[in-house]
Amino acid sequence: MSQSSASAPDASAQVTGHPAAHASRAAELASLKVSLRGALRQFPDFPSPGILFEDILPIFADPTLHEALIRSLELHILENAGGVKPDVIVGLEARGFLMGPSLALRLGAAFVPVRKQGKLPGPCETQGYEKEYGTDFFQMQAGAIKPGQKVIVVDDIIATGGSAQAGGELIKKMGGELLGFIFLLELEFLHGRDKLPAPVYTLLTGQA
Ligand SMILES: O=P(O)(O)OC[C@H]1O[C@H](OP(=O)(O)OP(=O)(O)O)[C@H](O)[C@@H]1O
Ligand SMILES: Nc1ncnc2[nH]cnc12
Repeated sequence: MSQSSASAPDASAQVTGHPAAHASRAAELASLKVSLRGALRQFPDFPSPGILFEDILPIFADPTLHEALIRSLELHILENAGGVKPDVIVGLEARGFLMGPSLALRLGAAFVPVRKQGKLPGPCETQGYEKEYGTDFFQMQAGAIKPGQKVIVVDDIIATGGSAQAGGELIKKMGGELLGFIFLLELEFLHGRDKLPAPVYTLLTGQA
């Protein structure tokens, strides 16, 4: 196999974490983040007074940005997993469903949804939580995660961290091993990551 270069790392370099591949992926990721940042829209006082709502939907209206988002999440996992591949990507309803299935396919992992209470058939585990603008209950179907499976949770935004914390609790109840949490956007001033029991990665940070 040929030597890799910074501009075009070969497949073995991607797997082994060759320094040239690392530099190439870091440069690619930095450029993708700039495009994604420019696509976000803000709506004051939605869904309630005092909340500055970060709208991610323009990303999905543009195939180039959509690809940039999924590729950015994949790059982060390739770069930071240390050779450990997730068995399962868990997405949180609803906006985690926009990203989770595509990411799972890229990684050759299963996708499992966490849904709001009352949406899933059959026996479920349930966890209550508080988020930036309300309270809710999350559910996951019993047996959706097998004991010992390695899991990454994905969602669009971490605000107070209540939603992601509840998703993590459901995974722990089923005996899954939480590798980490990954988000498009973090509202840092709410310190949500402090609630989470595994490494947290966010592509972008917001000042809302
Ligand atoms: O960190 P937190 O304070 O918990 O807030 C973050 C959560 O809030 C939003 O979901 P929301 O419950 O509004 O549901 P939606 O995706 O169905 O719109 C967002 O998609 C996250 O899941
Ligand atoms: N400010 C915000 N914008 C969009 N989604 C959110 N979820 C929780 N807080 C949010």
